[in-house]
Amino acid sequence: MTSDMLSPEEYLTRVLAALTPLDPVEVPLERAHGLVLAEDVRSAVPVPPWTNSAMDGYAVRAADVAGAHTAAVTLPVAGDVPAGAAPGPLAAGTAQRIMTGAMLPEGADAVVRVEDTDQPPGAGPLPERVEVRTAVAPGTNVRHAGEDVAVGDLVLARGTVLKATAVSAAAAVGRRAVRAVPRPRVAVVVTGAELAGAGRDPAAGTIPDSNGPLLSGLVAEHGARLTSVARSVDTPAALADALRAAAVDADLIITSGGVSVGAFDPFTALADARGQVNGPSGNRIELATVKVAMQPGKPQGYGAVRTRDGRRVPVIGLPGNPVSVLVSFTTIVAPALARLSGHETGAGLDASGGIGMPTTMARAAVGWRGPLGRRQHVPVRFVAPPEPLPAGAAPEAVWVAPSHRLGSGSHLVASLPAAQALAVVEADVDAVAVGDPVRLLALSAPSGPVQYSIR
Ligand SMILES: Nc1nc2c(c(=O)[nH]1)N[C@H]1C(S)=C(S)[C@@H](COP(=O)(O)OP(=O)(O)OC[C@H]3O[C@@H](n4cnc5c(N)ncnc54)[C@H](O)[C@@H]3O)O[C@H]1N2
Ligand code: MOO
Repeated sequence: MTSDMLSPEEYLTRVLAALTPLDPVEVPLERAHGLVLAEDVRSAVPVPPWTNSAMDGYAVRAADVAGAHTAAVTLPVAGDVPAGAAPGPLAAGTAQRIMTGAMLPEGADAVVRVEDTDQPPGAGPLPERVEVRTAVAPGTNVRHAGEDVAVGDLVLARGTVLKATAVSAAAAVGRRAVRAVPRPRVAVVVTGAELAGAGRDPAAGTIPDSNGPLLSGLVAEHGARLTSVARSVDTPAALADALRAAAVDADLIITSGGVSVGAFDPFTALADARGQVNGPSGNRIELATVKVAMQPGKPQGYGAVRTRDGRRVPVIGLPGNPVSVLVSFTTIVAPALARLSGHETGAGLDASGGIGMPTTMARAAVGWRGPLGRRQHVPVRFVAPPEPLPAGAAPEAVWVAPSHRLGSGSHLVASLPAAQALAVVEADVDAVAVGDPVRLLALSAPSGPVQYSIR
């Protein structure tokens, strides 16, 4: 690795060092999905809260129907217990019709399924009597109060990611709200004098902005809240204005483009200007550019905007090439968002390329070349095993091939949707042969829809 390049881990460490998790807030359960819990949640109530029926049928005393294993036992039906009702006690020698989840009457200790009686299943008037055709042991089809969790039990530990199951558990134990780390607010600024709005007829020299939609969607797919998307032309003053505007309602700003060594690269120019493009006092912009030993994604930028109200809003500047954006987002921005969101991110900082993420191993179904000295991330798709199978390779392995014949070319935007993962090739490997193991990084999964307008 040449000395002027940072390893991806060194760069990520630098980016993460400037970030702290956002302050926890009280969040109603309706808005808590996906957040990281900032408190232990203990059960305020037993779950289930009261003993109830696991089946649609008849609540009985088991002793009253003990004879049913030889001959059917007929009991008078003294009442109906639909879900939501609080039943009266069950008199000895009687049954009450009961529905799944409804409260077991005091005195009852078992439920006979409707299928095990003479009554037809489904809707119908309350019968006067029921013929029980199967004996039941005490406790049959009964769910006891507190058998899931008891009052005071730890249900969710601080640091838990509030997936659907966790929010559901919080609701079940009596919570309306939880303390959680809020969703980071993210502003996107794309730079480039060549960028035009969407449409089929861009003027000569211009291209449709595809990083705006890419970054906006990735922000949503990583559980953050998109606050604005802005396009800036290639002057440091225009970028400075866009960054100041973006910082107003953001916890993180992500930019694309202008971080390299071109004559008109605004991020680089703003970094080099070192404060010479200060806005009104107290609104400083501090940026730096670095080279990172990865391909794509070598030129990178980072820094911060100081807002007038004294907040320090971090900036992560990605290179403009669209594949570089996807790779840099996956390996650098995703862990940054994870840190802001309160996820544990320390442990994932290894040399695998799986920065803060689980990785899986696959085998290369075709060979390709890598750039020696930079960790390569190749968009790949899952394919059938090659024929013939390379010696020693198990056919049940996961096999991948680059999703485009030009491999990790950083400009291959329109073929990116074919990628199902990123294959990681370490910096000291200059060629991947058929059958070689490669590490896979997962791409984010779709989440709720994202909508925005350009400002
Ligand atoms: N002399 C050198 N030139 C370059 C080097 C180098 O080391 N020396 N590095 C190359 C690498 S690697 C990359 S990556 C790019 C990164 O450059 P920038 O971050 O300054 O990006 P731009 O020049 O602004 O754009 C690069 C490319 O991406 C297209 N682009 C930019 N924004 C968008 C957008 N919003 N939507 C769609 N496409 C976008 C832009 O048109 C360019 O084609 O520098 C290399 N050069
Ligand atoms: O490193 Mo650049 O990101 O290849 O295109």
